[in-house]
Amino acid sequence: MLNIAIQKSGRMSQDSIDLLKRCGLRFSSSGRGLIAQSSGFPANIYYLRDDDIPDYVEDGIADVGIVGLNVLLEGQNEVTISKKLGFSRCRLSIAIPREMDYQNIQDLDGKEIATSYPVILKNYLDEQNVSARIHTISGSVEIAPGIGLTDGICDIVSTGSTLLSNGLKEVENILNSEAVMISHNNLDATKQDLLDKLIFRIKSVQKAIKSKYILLNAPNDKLDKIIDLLPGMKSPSILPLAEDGWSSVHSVVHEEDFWEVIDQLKEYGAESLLVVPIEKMIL
Ligand SMILES: Nc1ncnc2c1ncn2[C@@H]1O[C@H](COP(=O)(O)OP(=O)(O)OP(=O)(O)O)[C@@H](O)[C@H]1O
Ligand SMILES: O=P(O)(O)OC[C@H]1O[C@H](OP(=O)(O)OP(=O)(O)O)[C@H](O)[C@@H]1O
Ligand SMILES: [Mg+2]
Repeated sequence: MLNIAIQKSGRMSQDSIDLLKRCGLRFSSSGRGLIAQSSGFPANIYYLRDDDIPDYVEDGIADVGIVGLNVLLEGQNEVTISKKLGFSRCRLSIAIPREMDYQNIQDLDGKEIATSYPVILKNYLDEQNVSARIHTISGSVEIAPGIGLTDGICDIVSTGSTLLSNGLKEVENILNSEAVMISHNNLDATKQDLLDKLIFRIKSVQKAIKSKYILLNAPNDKLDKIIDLLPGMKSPSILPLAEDGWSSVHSVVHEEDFWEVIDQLKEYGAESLLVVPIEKMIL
């Protein structure tokens, strides 16, 4: 059994559950249970506060956990980052009141900064040779300057709307964070094997999310150009249509190139394009 710790409720909770379910784990994700047994993959799911997850994984109580890189680095736990997961993307930034002048980080010298990330902030300030006082608070950090507690803050930013509504501006981005899968440093061979299988499944799911299956009809005299445009996993499948001079082309395109490819295909006379999501990709 692989014991997997995920956030019980909060920003990472649903994406963690969705990822594991797409990897074929079937388990209860509703109700008040703090442990769920999975079928479809030999695992137990532990629902925990996110800050506790690195400790559980370091101690080996959980073998694997899903946590924000920000939480992991703040806790300084000795665990292995097994896989970046690409969700819960955010940044840890220093922000100050909008009206405060700011040229560079030296302007923070002698100032006071509120944060829930004192370890990461201190390392950053030390690296930059800045001596600021760190005031550790556990939440609602953005109100600290407005109520006269500190000069600035260091907290998670995503859309920036919390900063905006508290009259703050972002001046230093000190960490880019995303959800990561962490694992215990000394897993036994059986657990390591299970973790390798799980990571293989995660990679297949991630590739599939980034790709689309595309089907289209193309005039035969444009097939060469279309094949160049749609390399697919190996090469596209080409099937003759009943109508003379036409073929059906099936391939895979990457999400990032998607619209550019579609525009080109239309220029080459492609018709009846169908684009279908891919459930899994095993390469
Ligand atoms: N606005 C945001 N956008 C994207 N990701 C975010 C945002 N805020 C936080 N995160 C990421 O999600 C993680 C969990 O955030 P959340 O606010 O749910 O934590 P929490 O309140 O500490 O939860 P818990 O109750 O488990 O301790 C953060 O550590 C961070 O990695
Ligand atoms: O840039 P934004 O999109 O506004 O997001 C940033 C906010 O999101 C997080 O708080 P959250 O909303 O999770 O509330 P919390 O303070 O209860 O963790 C974080 O602590 C910031 O306050
Ligand atoms: Mg927390």
